[in-house]
Amino acid sequence: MHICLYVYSYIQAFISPRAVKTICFFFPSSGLYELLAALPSQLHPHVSCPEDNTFLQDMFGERSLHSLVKIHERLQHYDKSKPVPILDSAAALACEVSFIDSLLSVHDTVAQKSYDPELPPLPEDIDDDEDSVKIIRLVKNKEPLGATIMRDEHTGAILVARIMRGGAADRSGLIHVGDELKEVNGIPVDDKKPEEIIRILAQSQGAITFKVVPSIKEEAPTKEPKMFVKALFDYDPKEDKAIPCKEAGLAFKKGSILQIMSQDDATWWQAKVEGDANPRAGLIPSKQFQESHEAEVFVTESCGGVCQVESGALVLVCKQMYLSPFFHSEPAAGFRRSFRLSRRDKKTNKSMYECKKSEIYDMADVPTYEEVAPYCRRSGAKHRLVVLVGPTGVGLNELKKKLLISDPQHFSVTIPHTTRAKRNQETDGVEYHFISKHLFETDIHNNKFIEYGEYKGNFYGTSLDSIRSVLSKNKVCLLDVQPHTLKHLRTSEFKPYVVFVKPPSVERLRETRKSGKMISAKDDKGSSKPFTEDDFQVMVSTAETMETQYGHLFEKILVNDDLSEAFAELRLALKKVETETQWVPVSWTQS
Ligand SMILES: Nc1ncnc2c1ncn2[C@@H]1O[C@H](COP(=O)(O)OP(=O)(O)OP(=O)(O)O)[C@@H](O)[C@H]1O
Repeated sequence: MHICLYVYSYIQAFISPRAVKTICFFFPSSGLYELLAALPSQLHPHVSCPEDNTFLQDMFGERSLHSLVKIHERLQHYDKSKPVPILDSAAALACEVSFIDSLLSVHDTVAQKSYDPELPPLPEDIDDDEDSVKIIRLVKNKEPLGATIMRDEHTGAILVARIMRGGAADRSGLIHVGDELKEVNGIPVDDKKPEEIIRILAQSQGAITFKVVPSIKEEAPTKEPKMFVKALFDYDPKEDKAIPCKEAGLAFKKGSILQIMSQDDATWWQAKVEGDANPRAGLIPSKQFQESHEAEVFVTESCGGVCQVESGALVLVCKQMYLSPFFHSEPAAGFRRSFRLSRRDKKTNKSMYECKKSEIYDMADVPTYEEVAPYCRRSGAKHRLVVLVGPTGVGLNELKKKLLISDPQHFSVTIPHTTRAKRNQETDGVEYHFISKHLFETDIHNNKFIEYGEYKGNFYGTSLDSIRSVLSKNKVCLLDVQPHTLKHLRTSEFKPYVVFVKPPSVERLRETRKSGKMISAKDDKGSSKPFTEDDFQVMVSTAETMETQYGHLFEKILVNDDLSEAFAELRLALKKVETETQWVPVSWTQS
């Protein structure tokens, strides 16, 4: 600005006040340059010396002068508008911007290049054979190194066995699988057990120096795999005797979404829990390993034969066989329009997918991992089928009823088929689809029913088409089935959202079900009777068995303690299913 004012006075000294006014007047216009260029010729008659003339020519033609005039004009403009300061205590801002201090100190550190670790001098006693030795120095913080070591059975060397994806060692890019560890902080490790080496590492503070002989085989840089799986079992590495390194294990719960980071090892995958900020992967059993492990457990358990008697029926409690003691069949009663195959009398109940009692362990059924992908229903697309499962009397019907009443335009149930005669007050296609026994049997043969049963010589069943019919009306179809039917409903077409309705404790059942009634299976008219202590016990133990057996298929577990709270929770969950993204089997998203 000083320069600007200085030059401006210089101009003023040379030209008349009128000419200055003219300059200022023309200043904003685009003809400024022309005007300045024309000035020397206008001044010519008043200038006698030719050097002065040349000087003026040069000066007025100078572009920087034009810019300076422009700056002056702007300054004058602000002078006229009398700017007021925004605040009169700007110094106070200094405390708010104290981070600038830190920023500047980081700047200085970078400028002075003082961030490089100080490496120790290379050992002088390295012999020629050891020319491939690598000295690595890592600064230890709270984060684990993310590498495992093992002793080579043949050579006895201590080798880096595994590098956990995203961990400190992986990010450093300095340590690789197969590298032979020679020293840690100057201590030779050849004669040490892996556990002793881990102890040395644990006790070290600050920087740790490793002397390694790099593996000959360089690992090809692998891209981060983008496979996500849903865990179908609980896993705690601390409880796992098979895991090669418990500390490197990743604990997870049934239903957790895991990102698989590496499948390089066929037995131990590396994974992290989806959304976890920690970049380091942990070890989890591979699908194949978990399946074979579970098969072994089955052999052991089935030999052990854990048996218990429940409600007069023999239940073999093990993961592979579920002899449901609660099959029963009854006609739809009261409010029920959806045919509910009940679970008390195993004589009559059938389903096209009913488990054969002789059916033992089916490998494909071992719940390990299921590949999943995010899914969000597009507006206008069919709704996901909402399936409720739970022990008899837990309140499935009550919850369905509440949903239907809350929004009859939005929620609906299937209309069952029956071979029994239509009663006077009934309308075909409203309470039931009334069909002949012959037609019913043909439909059974053609797998048209997801579940069916026979009661007092009449068939009752829920057809797949009755589900389709509700969904095609763009309504949410509410269905309750026996849990073993679930796996057959789990298709891309239905994309079922499975809610397990669970009873609260027996104490809470006693308190909350005082006026509740069980539908009697023995009574032809489906009459109801108050709950007994036995009903509560059976309800709770059945729920436990169901959860153990089918828990991996449940997307939501809803405890039906207080009815209105359970209903509100269900309503909210169903709202989210319609509007938010969920993880579903990957095959459901690839149509
Ligand atoms: N949270 C609750 N608090 C109190 N009573 C409840 C609750 N949930 C359900 N009930 C009552 O329990 C009884 C059984 O409920 P519901 O008929 O809905 O069970 P369900 O699961 O459909 O059983 P079923 O398989 O035998 O038909 C009903 O009288 C119902 O009103």
